[in-house]
Order: sequence, then C-alpha cells, then structure tokens
Amino acid sequence: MAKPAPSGSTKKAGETPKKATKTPPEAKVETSFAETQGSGGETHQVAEGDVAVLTTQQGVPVADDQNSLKQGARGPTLLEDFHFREKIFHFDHERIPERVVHARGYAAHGFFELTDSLADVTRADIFQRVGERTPAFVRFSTVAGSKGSPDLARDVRGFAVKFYTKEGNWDLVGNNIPVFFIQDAIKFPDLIHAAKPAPDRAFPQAQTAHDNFWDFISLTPESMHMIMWIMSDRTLPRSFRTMEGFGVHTFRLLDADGRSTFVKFHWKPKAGLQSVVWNEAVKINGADPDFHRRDLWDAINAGDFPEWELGVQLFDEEFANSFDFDVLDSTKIIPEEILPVRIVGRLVLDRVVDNFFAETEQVAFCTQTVPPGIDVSNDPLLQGRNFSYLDTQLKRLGGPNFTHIPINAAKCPVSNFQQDGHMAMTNPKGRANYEPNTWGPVAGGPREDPVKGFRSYAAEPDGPKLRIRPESFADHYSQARQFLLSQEPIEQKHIGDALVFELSKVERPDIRSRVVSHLVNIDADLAATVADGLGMPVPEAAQAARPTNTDLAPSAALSIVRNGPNAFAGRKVGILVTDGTDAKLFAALTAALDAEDALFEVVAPKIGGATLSDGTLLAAKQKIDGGPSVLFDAIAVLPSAEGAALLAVDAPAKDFVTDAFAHCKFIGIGPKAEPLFQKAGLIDDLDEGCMPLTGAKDVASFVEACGALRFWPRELNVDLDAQPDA
Ligand code: HEM
Repeated sequence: MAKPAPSGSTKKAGETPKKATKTPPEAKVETSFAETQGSGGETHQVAEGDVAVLTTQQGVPVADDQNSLKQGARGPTLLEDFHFREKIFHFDHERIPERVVHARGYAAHGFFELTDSLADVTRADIFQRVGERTPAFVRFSTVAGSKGSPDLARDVRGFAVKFYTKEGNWDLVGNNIPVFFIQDAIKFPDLIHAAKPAPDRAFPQAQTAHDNFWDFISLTPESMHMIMWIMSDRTLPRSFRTMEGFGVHTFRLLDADGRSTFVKFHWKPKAGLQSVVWNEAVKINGADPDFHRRDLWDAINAGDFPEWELGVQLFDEEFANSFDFDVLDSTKIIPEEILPVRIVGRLVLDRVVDNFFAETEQVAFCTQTVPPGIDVSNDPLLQGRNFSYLDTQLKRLGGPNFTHIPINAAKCPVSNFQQDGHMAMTNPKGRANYEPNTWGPVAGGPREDPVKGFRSYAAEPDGPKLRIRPESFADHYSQARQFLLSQEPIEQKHIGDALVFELSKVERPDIRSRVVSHLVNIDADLAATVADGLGMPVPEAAQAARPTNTDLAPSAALSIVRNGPNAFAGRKVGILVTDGTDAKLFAALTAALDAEDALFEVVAPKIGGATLSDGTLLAAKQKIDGGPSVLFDAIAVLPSAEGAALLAVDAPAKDFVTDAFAHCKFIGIGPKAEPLFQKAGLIDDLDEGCMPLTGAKDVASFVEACGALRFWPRELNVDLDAQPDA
C-alpha cells in the first residue's frame, strides 16, 4: 500500500520571486495549497482553505492522486484501485470522432441584434422586434484538414451560426463563399474523398493541390464558379473577423399566412474584407498554425469584439424565374447589383468559450434546424444536407440526445415525449409519455399548437419522380467568368498564380490539361496565363453544356480589394527593437497606434526585452525568430545603430524585412535601420510603401498608410511570374 505523503519540504505558493517583466493576466498563477514531497520525490498538492477537494466522478474524495494502489511499494497495481481505473478509463475515452468535414474549428459566443424588422415577410420571432438581442454561438472552420491542421490552409471557411431564438434554435450553417462545388448532395462524398488525403498514402493534409482533387474537379464542370472563388484570396482570410459569410442556398421566409419569400443570407464583416497572400500563408502555417484561433481569442479577450451585419436578399418566384440560371442551384449567386442586400441586424461575438471540447467540439449544427417562419427550399444540395448533419452527429456525439448538451440545448422551453437513449438528461416527468392521453391538462404533458407551431411551406409537387439534373442547372461558366472579371487586376493575378501553383502539384499532365480546358470557357487570357505558367499549350475548350454568357456585368461586391478596410484599427504592427532603440520614437509610434485602436507587438533579439535609449527596459512579446513578420499586418524597424549592425547578420532579422517586403506590407524604417535593409538586399528597391520613421509626423503618415490592406504596386517587382521577361 502506498504510504500517506510525508510532510517533507512544505512550500507555500506565493513565495516564488516575482518576475521583472509584465506577465499577461492568464499567465498569473495563484495557488493556496501546501506542497509536500512524497517518498519517491513526487509532488503532492494538498487542498486546504477554499481549495476544492479532488474527487472521483462519483464524488469520493481522493487522498493521493500521484500513486496507484499496489501490492507492496514495488508490487503490481491492484484491480481494486477504482480511482486509478476510473481515471484511466475516462482518459481512454476522451476522443470522439472528429467531424468528417470541417474538423478544425473555433467558436465564440455573442448575440444577434435586429436593426430592421422583417415582420412584413416572416413570422420568425427573431426578426420581429428591432433592438431585441438573441444569443448566438458561431463556429468557424476549415473544410478539408483534420483537427490538428494549420489555420491558413487554402480552403473554404465554415461560418456556422446557432441562434437560440424564443421559438427554438435556428442554425444558419454557411461558408465564407456564397457558392459550392456541386449541385446535388449525392456528389458530396466523392468531392470530399477527392479533396482529403489520398486513401493509400494519407497525404497531402489540408490541401487541394493534388491529383485526386483536380481529377474530380476536371470532370465536374459545375465546380468552375467555386474554383474561381477558392483560387482567389477568399480562401486565405487574414482573420475570421475579416471574412464574409453566406447561407449559400436559397431559403424561404414564411409569414403567418404561409406566404413564402425566397431569401439568401449574407454576413458582412465590420472590419472589411482582408486576406493574406499565398507565400505568407505558407509561412504563417509554420510560425503559428493557430493564427486564426489565436486572433479570435485575443480580439475578444481584449474587448475588440468582432462584428458582422446580417443582410438578406429577398425575392419572389417571378423574380427567381427571370434568370437564365436556377435559384435552387448552389453554384450560382444573385449579384448584389441586381438584388441589393438589405441589412437587418448585427452579430457581435463578445465571449470566448469556457471549454473548447464542451462547446466548440460538441456543438451540432443542422441546416434543417429552423424555427417557425423560416423554411428550406428544394435546392438538392440543401435537401441532402438536411439528412447528413443529424446522421453524422448521431455517430459523432454518440446517440440521439446531443440536443441535451448545454451548447446545443434550446434556451426556450422544450417539452415533448422523447425519452431514453444514451445520456438522456431530460426525460418527461410523470406517467404520461405519449399523446393523445387523458391524464389531464398538466399531468398529461404538452400538446400541439396549430397557430404558433412550425409549418412547412405548402409547395406544389414539381412533376414525376426522376433521377435527373434539371437543364436550368447547365450553365457552368458564365458566373465563373463574371467573378473573375469582377476582380481587381492584382486579384486576377492571384487567381492565376494559385491555379498554376495547385496544378503544378498535379502529377498527371492530362488532368492539368483538362482543368485548363475549362478555363478556356471562362476567360481566354486566364487559360493562356495558366497554360504558360504550367509550360503547356492551351488546350481546346472543354465541351460546354451551355455557351458562356460573356455579357454579365462585373460585380464590385465580389472583390476583396474593393471592400477592404478603411482604417488600421484592429490590425497589428510588429515593432522590431534592440538595445538602444530611440525611446521617443517608440513612444510616438505606439501612441499613434493606440489612437487608431491598432495593436502592436514588440519583437526583440531576446525575449527578456531591450533597454531603450532612455534606460527603460521594454518587454518583448516575441523573440525575433519566433515572431516573423508574417504574423503582422505591417512592420516598423527601429533598431539602434549597434542593434542594426547585429541584426544585419542575423538570418531571422533579414527574413523579417524581406518577407514583409515580398508580402507588400507597409514598412516603417527607423533612422538607424539602414544596415539591415542593406544586408537584406532591399536598399535599392525601397518604394513608397517603405516609409521613413524619424518623428511624430512620419509616424502619423505611416499609420495612415497602413489603413490600406497592402502596398500592392510592389507585387510586380517581387514576383518572378510577373516579370516581363519571365
Ligand atoms: C452549401 C454547401 C455547404 C455548406 C455551406 C456547408 C457548411 C458546413 C459547415 C459550416 C460545417 C461545420 C459545422 C460546424 O462548425 O460544426 C459543415 C459540416 C458538415 N457538413 Fe457541410 N456544408 C455544405 C455542404 C454539405 C453537404 C452537401 C453535405 C452532405 C451531403 C455536408 C455534410 C456535412 C457534414 C457531415 C458535416 C459535419 C457535421 C458534424 O459533424 O457536426 N455539407 N458543413
């Protein structure tokens, strides 16, 4: 039997010497328990005062959590040790299956506030009273990667919102892209199999740059519109806070008389659309694979609450029939210029989760979780989703009672006769567990409400039972072209670069060629650029089910650059300092950033910080090789003369400036920084995006310039593909 822990060297917490540098609040450790050392030297922390006593899951207090029960000090562990067995048994079962798609996600709590009533078109309670707030929970995700994959994979982002309305939960399970790859849910398993790692070799992880994906795509022309979106910078968001969200499908709003209005849902970020560039994304994935989740966590904890506007496009059957395409086809949008987005509310995320697993992992969304007043349409992709989510959650969460898990439970009264099953928490009370019954108005339990209850839209049947794709779904290229031509030149270039990158990873030339044959139907210039980038001739155009309509007007709403931020607020400068950095200049810069509600992190050769010119010790957030410039939106380089000489021979310091330059970031250059730029080979290339920082006036111009997303004119000088003779 293990001996009770001897009272060896008892050390009260709080006796540890205080650190010299500032410690973030979450890192402050307060303990009020005594520590003792056991006979084998192990640490025992003993509860006293207000400290909770450790117990088993059955509530039995635990005397020793460091040693299992043994027959003799060196003998075998005994089966009798229920505490040991319970602890290991529970640990063994900690993992549940990860989501089959969207496995990597991050979530936060907040609220939706109605700013414009939709009472004229829907009875949905959430859309009735202006100013009313509805609690919400939002999970952002990537699609293809597994739970541990990096945040900056080139991928669609999930944007799933659960509204806890007074008449039941509403899940708006959207993405950051308003269209999808396929038109019919029966193709979803094929799409996802093709996108995920190949089944024999189990790579590549969280990437579409491989043969299987592009093979499937090349044989699925309906995906071409989506391909333009995923090859654009939309799939490289700077932050969850800076991306749009879309419900994708056409849904229905229903009024009290059952009249239907079609609706498409849009989320518009208050921070403006912002993305990173591909080379930067690749490096962020190494430097901080948690870049997006950290950003959301930090922003909310700092009180900089992310916000989106909810917009709706409302239309009727007649308007729907006015298009050449079908509003039930999820590969199509209705351009905002044709049908403006009406803003009806705002979503604010103001609270991080208490526990990642309990909330973010266990949350379960479903497209058909809709309250009275909202209904689905016949979109065949949506119809399939309505089945798929509940089915997968039955397995993922282990039974039919996942609606009892607090994150999934409605916040309005829930009353029915469903009972039992794994982990049942809310079985009906009393004798009645069926209806109709005659146990009286209270003991008999709940009854139907024909007025308030959910009613489906009374849609007319559409014809004979058929396994067929409607002809109205056959235009695969027109909107792909419209998207491409709606982009600014720099954005079009990025689409071409991304296609060349991805297809260069495809080993089979016939697959590359088949993809380019579709691009010919979208835009001859794009096809020529990509073919040239791949070193192949432009193939014949793919056989098109419908000729491309080249008359669609470009839509400004589709460009990130045109819908970017208008100030630097909420973004971050990496300030590189050394011993001897000019204290006044540093103070002027940080004051200007504070005034702008922008953020900064101090990067220094040592994590202990740097001693500024006035003798103050400035704590560093990052050591130079752990805080590369890809983690920041702009950089300021403020070394002393001696510091600059040291940085000039330091590889991470040189990368700090060359990467920022290559990624078209604004660069503030302190008066003594020249040797670093010299050694990094940039001194002759410095442009208007590289701004001298000498005093308050320069600082103001620098912070103002940073308000733009990037200094794009530089890209032509830093990209081999863009050189005229390349
Ligand atoms: C417009 C097309 C689609 C969009 C916008 C979309 C969006 C999403 C989102 C945002 C999630 C993550 C939910 C979360 O954070 O927990 C998700 C998960 C999932 N989606 Fe989709 N999806 C689409 C198409 C489909 C289709 C066609 C299917 C199947 C027929 C499907 C099946 C699933 C499954 C099985 C999950 C995992 C759910 C879970 O384990 O809880 N999705 N989808």
